Amino acid sequence: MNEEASARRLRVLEGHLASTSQPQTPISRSNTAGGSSYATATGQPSSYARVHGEVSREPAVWRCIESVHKECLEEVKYEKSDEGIAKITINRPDKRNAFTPRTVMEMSWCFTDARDDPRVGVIILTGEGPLAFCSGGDQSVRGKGGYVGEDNIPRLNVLDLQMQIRRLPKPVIAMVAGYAVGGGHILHMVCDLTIAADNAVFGQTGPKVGSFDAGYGSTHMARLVGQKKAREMWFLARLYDAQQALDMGLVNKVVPLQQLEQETLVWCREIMRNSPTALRLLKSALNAAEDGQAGIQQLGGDATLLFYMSEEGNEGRTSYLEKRPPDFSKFPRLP
Ligand SMILES: CC(C)(COP(=O)(O)OP(=O)(O)OC[C@H]1O[C@@H](n2cnc3c(N)ncnc32)[C@H](O)[C@@H]1OP(=O)(O)O)[C@@H](O)C(=O)NCCC(=O)NCCSC(=O)CCC(=O)c1ccccc1C(=O)O
Repeated sequence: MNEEASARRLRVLEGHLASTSQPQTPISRSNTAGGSSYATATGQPSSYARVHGEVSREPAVWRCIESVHKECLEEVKYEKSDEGIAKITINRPDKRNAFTPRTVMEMSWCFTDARDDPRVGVIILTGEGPLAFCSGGDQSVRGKGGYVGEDNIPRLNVLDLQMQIRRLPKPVIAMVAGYAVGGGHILHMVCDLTIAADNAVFGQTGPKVGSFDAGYGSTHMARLVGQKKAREMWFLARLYDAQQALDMGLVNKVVPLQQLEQETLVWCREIMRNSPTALRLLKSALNAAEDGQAGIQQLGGDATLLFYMSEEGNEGRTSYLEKRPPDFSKFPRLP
């Protein structure tokens, strides 16, 4: 899309925001931009801030990865920075980044790569351009039993992607400019955090186009915004601006569009300073509280991982391989 057309679309989007906005409180400074993450009661830098300083607000140096798992990326852009940040961008701006089965597959390959790469600590999911994060399933390839790709198999494979993001043991941040609607809205909800531009528009459109998500799309939403609001969002299928989304607890922060990536990078860099194992266990625990037995399985897997890394765990394996009884007596039975 050329620049003039893009600017025209942005104006339309602004018009849309003006017409859909309910009365709203102004966005407070602390919610929009800047602000030290290390503020203290005295207003002085904390001891943590004195040791570590603020994280950089410089742009990331992105390295583009053209193919993953020997497959060329056609509908998704995948980038990594040497700081340990991966960025996955849905790259169908002319379709408002609607996803096809292929888009979903490509995202899944990238998420798998980012999960497996020990240098990656945090992943950004976003959409190309300022007009849309993602407008959901591409209705032009929707067949009778799902979305149909080149193999002619109808799929709802975005549900697998939602699970993959949920299960991924590293934080995933949705970076949202423009529309996050339909299945695109659900994708941002299953991310761990959402940073929104002030032009972002959120909502479910499913009931208008004969679709719904009775999984995370509705039940996790209710956990985020409450039962009444979730029913409103689904039953009326209205759109909400960024400030409304912030007020509802749908997003973590709203910033001017021009600062969206900078702010998201600051969040990523703060995360990158923290203990990866602590983050992993926290994500598992927060999931487990919602995900029943499947959540316990994830948390349980993390407990096993830690145990395998311990001397006590190793003693069990080594004694088996050495064909001797294990000596667990040296390990304390802590209260
Ligand atoms: C997003 C809009 C509000 C943007 O409006 P605007 O800026 O005016 O742009 P348009 O001119 O409308 O769009 C430009 C261009 O893009 C095409 N397009 C946009 N969105 C889609 C789409 N989702 N599918 C196909 N094509 C799309 C549009 O047709 C234009 O093309 P032209 O050739 O230029 O005409 C607005 O575009 C809009 O409302 N879009 C539709 C939003 C929508 O209803 N999405 C589908 C919701 S249902 C869904 O996502 C299901 C997903 C799923 O797979 C699923 C399955 C099972 C369980 C759960 C899920 C789940 O939801 O995850």
